[in-house]
Amino acid sequence: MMTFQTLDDLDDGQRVLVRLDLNSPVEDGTVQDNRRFDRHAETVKELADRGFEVAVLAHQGRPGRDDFVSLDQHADILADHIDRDVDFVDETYGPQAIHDIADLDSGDVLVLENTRMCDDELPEEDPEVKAQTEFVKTLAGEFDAYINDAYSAAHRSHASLVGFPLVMDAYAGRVMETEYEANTAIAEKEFDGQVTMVVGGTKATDVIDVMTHLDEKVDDFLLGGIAGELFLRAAGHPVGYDIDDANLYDEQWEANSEKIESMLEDHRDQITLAVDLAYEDENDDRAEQAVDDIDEKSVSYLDVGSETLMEYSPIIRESEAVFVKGALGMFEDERFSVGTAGVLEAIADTDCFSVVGGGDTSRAIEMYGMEEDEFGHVSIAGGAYIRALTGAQLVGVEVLQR
Ligand SMILES: Nc1ncnc2c1ncn2[C@@H]1O[C@H](COP(=O)(O)OP(=O)(O)OP(=O)(O)O)[C@@H](O)[C@H]1O
Ligand SMILES: O=C(O)[C@H](O)COP(=O)(O)O
Repeated sequence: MMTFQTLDDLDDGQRVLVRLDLNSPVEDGTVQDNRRFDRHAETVKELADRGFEVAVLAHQGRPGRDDFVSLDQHADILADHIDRDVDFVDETYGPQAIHDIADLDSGDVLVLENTRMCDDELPEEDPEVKAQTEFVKTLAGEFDAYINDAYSAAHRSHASLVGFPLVMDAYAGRVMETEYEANTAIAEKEFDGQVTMVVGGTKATDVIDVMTHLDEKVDDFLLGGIAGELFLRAAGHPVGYDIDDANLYDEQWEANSEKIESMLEDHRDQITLAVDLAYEDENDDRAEQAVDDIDEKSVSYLDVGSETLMEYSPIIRESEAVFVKGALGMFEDERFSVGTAGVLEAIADTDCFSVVGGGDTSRAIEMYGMEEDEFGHVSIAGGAYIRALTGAQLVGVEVLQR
């Protein structure tokens, strides 16, 4: 049930601050176009066409990771999607940003710098605290209304997501509306048959947390990606730690090892782990190694192996519902797409109810020649969508509903 105000409730021609989720994969410093731009373009285009003066807030990556970059490229990609010029300012709420906001005319679109470059944005604090930050107070004074379209980030209690609705008129954008409706409906759905969840990606902390809440709803968890390797580590294999400076494993192991160990202890029969892993050999080719043959981790594992896919595919074919959160490997490189593309193809070939979530993961659909309509719902949300499946309220939605 929709309980927030939408763009239908907003009078045309005002100056609005719009929070999008343009968080995207970044390869060698280059931001990759993806479904998030396409979906958010609908909201931005509608606002520009209706004569609003539009400033965009968004984040990219996490401090300390390679994907933590400026939003200048995002502005150009957004411009292509909405067929209009989009300006960019390399400040979020500094004097230059305020100057450029004041200069906006009807139909103009301005992207402000990565919100996570501001101290006030992170870490997670109560909305009431975020509402009192300099970031929120400064920008709130410049706009007539705030629009949150970033459903996929609505599980984060960050200033740009939860602060503004407490101090100004707030509305849901078109993506917020549609994702909220679809994901709430899925959370309320009952299934008679087997429910399977494919769990991978790089955000192990998010997915492990949600697995512990879904253990009654999901019959089989098929593991890959970083979470999969951490589970293998907990099962006694010498993998699941960092061997380079990418910082994907050790921190997340620290934060989750107890949860993983108790998941394995209490729900071993619901969890299927990879039996082989793939890596790049000295000739830059894909090579595979049985998990039981690994004595020491000396390479980065970038995909599950073909034997693993052969174990996962029949489980998917027998399922009544399959949920995907996170890729089983670094599918952006075709050599390491076997697990992710294979699992998605198995889902597309089966007439089960399916949801593919994750801003990065859903990109694999078109990259490997599948169509969106072969799946029940393709969500651009990752963490927010799996939390919604547990029936949890999303703080960013909750403040819009207040
Ligand atoms: N073994 C691996 N090593 C490195 N990267 C991996 C590995 N397995 C999966 N990935 C990466 O995981 C990413 C997808 O998962 P991630 O957790 O980042 O996001 P998501 O679930 O798609 O979405 P969201 O960011 O919306 O939560 C892909 O870009 C893929 O390259
Ligand atoms: O990609 C996402 O899921 C959202 O943009 C949130 O990003 P985060 O997991 O880095 O907070």
